[in-house]
Amino acid sequence: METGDKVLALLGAKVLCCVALVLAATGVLGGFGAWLIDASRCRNAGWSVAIVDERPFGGTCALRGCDPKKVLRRTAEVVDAARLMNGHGITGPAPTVDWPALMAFKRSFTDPVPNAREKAFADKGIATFKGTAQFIGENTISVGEDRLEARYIVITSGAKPVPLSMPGAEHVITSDDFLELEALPKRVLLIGGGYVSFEFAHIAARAGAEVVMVDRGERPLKAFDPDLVDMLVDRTRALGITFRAKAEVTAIEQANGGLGVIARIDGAEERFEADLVVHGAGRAAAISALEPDKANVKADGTGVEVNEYLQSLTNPAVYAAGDAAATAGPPLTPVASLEAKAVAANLLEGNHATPDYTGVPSAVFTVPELVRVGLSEADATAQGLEFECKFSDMRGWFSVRRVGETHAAAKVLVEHGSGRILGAHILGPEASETINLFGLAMRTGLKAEDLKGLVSAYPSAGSDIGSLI
Ligand SMILES: Cc1cc2nc3c(=O)[nH]c(=O)nc-3n(C[C@H](O)[C@H](O)[C@H](O)COP(=O)(O)OP(=O)(O)OC[C@H]3O[C@@H](n4cnc5c(N)ncnc54)[C@H](O)[C@@H]3O)c2cc1C
Ligand SMILES: NC(=O)c1ccc[n+]([C@@H]2O[C@H](COP(=O)([O-])OP(=O)(O)OC[C@H]3O[C@@H](n4cnc5c(N)ncnc54)[C@H](O)[C@@H]3O)[C@@H](O)[C@H]2O)c1
Repeated sequence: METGDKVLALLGAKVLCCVALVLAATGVLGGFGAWLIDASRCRNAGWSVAIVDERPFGGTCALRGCDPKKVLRRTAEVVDAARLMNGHGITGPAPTVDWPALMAFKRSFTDPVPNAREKAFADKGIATFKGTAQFIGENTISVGEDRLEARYIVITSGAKPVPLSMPGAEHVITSDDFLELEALPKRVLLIGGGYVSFEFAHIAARAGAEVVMVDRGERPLKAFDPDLVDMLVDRTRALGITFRAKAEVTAIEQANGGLGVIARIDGAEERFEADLVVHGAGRAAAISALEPDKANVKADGTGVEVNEYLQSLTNPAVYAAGDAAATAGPPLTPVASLEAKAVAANLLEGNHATPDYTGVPSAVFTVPELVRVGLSEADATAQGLEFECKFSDMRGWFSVRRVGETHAAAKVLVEHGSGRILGAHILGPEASETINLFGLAMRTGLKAEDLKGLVSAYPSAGSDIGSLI
């Protein structure tokens, strides 16, 4: 690590017109992520660029989120597929999950990432700093002994689990810890009924754990279609998972070599026994460690307050993207990527680019998958739009029955008159692939009749699309 003085001299010597200092690496899109697009575009334009991260380079998605999670989920798919096909051509002992071997497989994806990212930065001439970044002025940050000054500072510091305040919260492990477990305990309780809890519950149950989910909301997965969520909850319960709604965890205590979890449900206290309690109760922007006040950057748990160009409202030298930016885009990898591209364009060419969130899909990687793109029925109604919502019970459809899936349905919203696709919602096998086509249609302005005319390989998930509209 270079000393502060050396670094300043180094950056100063290289500056051609301006310096972009990118705080923290976002890890997105399978190895060539937003951080790299963002930083590389500036670097290619002759700017001096530095990247700071307090954890190994790679970001949440590649190291502690999307990718390792989906590696683990593969076992759930295989176990589930064998169960669903039992009696339909599959016999013999059901496959079981070898958790340590699965973890080793997972590490074969995650372990190489930090070095590969560092090499990619070095190859581009981007300086890297390892440590916690803190603002010490409007254009200056410190990283340990180093002081970095820049014309622009881009905050892409992501999100972290919201702090839990109930007594015994110190016994709760995070999603990061879950994805590093060397052994899966017998009894797992997940706090929350969001993406993390549903995905981990589906993995843990197929790996043989007794799973309990406790969510304080009226219904879980609030961003998703309520009818399809109900079906997913039904399917989740059919796996043997206990799901409790309107249930708030109030205390966790050590008991009998395990953990006792106390929850308030319908005004009464209920107690669950678990070996492991996992945080799935939401994430908030990772901002406070940056000490944004010292740079006059207004920010809170939703992220840095930015204008449409993703520039801080209070410090024009600062931009933000991804989970750390308070934008209309949800905290998802494709959104981080879209926003980082807009920031790079604005730094290089002046403020003009705004992220277009149209048609950004989102998937809950349970088995089966729950997905959405565009407006919900409730949103479309609230906006006063006139539309048809076509509901399809897909349980008897070839693509669903072929794999033995018991729960599958879809809703597609099409505007009257214009034929514009307003939204699509699917529960079922390969739904995360099908939804991408709806997203593409929405982004490119294809109408319902265009999608209906899609000529797709048959039989495939895509060949269902014409019947969904
Ligand atoms: C378990 C899990 C599964 C997920 N699965 C999916 C999925 O399937 N699909 C999807 O679209 N999204 C998923 N997400 C969300 C997705 O990972 C995030 O939206 C995405 O990674 C955000 O990218 P980012 O660049 O904004 O931040 P991050 O990728 O979180 O990167 C932020 C980086 O900043 C660093 N940092 C923070 N503060 C500082 C500081 N002060 N100094 C130095 N460094 C700092 C952190 O160490 C981190 O490396 C998942 C998230 C989790 C937790
Ligand atoms: N597949 C994906 O794209 C994916 C996967 C994982 C995470 N993510 C991202 O990470 C973010 C965080 O995910 P998450 O699942 O942690 O949060 P979430 O916001 O999706 O869900 C949190 C849930 O926890 C409940 N809750 C909060 N406090 C509680 C308490 N004390 N007791 C009981 N329930 C409580 C809330 O009611 C809510 O339903 C998501 O918003 C998403 O953007 C995405």
